[in-house]
Amino acid sequence: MKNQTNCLFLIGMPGSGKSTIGKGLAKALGRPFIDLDHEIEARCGVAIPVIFEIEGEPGFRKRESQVLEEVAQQPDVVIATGGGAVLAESNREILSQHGVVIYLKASVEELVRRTSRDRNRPLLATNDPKTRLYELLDERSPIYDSLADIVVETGSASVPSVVQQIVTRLKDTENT
Ligand SMILES: Nc1ncnc2c1ncn2[C@@H]1O[C@H](COP(=O)(O)OP(=O)(O)OP(=O)(O)O)[C@@H](O)[C@H]1O
Ligand SMILES: O=C(O)C1=C[C@@H](O)[C@@H](O)[C@H](O)C1
Ligand SMILES: [Mg+2]
Repeated sequence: MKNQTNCLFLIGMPGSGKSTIGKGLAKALGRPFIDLDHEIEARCGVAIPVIFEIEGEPGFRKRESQVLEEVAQQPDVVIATGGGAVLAESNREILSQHGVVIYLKASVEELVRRTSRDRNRPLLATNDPKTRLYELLDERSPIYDSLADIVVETGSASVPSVVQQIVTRLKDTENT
């Protein structure tokens, strides 16, 4: 059954704006906001790179799935997922069953610019983050596309304007 808990899920590549836009969207709609990455960090008491270092990516993905399953039970919440949360079939089922999925898109050039400022992304900790982002996009874009109820370009628009576009699209979806 769709919309079981009426969540809004933001999906997309690292740097596409899930955390930033998610926060703004929640504020605009007067809904609670949860950032899945922050929730995982809060529960573990360490930053994501440390989880990757100690438990590897499989350990992180396990934690990500557990936390996603739990937070998606909360009604009406806006959830910024992690960039790779869509990789597990069980996570995709949760997204599809518990609300509306919003895919935030930006060019690889823009993603490189936005992610170059901080070091909290272990998958991009390489000498050539641009090539890595192209590889991740190749693998993930069909998944993001297939899950999305709404697709929004975040490349050139400002944060408030992306938030407003999503609010409008959500209203359109409700009225159809
Ligand atoms: N529409 C936008 N225009 C300009 N800058 C933006 C926009 N959206 C996000 N940013 C900036 O890009 C950077 C990355 O955004 P953010 O952390 O929200 O991405 P994310 O999708 O949550 O990434 P991750 O998957 O790694 O958590 C931040 O510095 C943010 O301020
Ligand atoms: O793209 C990814 O796989 C990731 C993105 C981040 O949001 C974090 O969830 C983590 O760094 C993994
Ligand atoms: Mg984020």
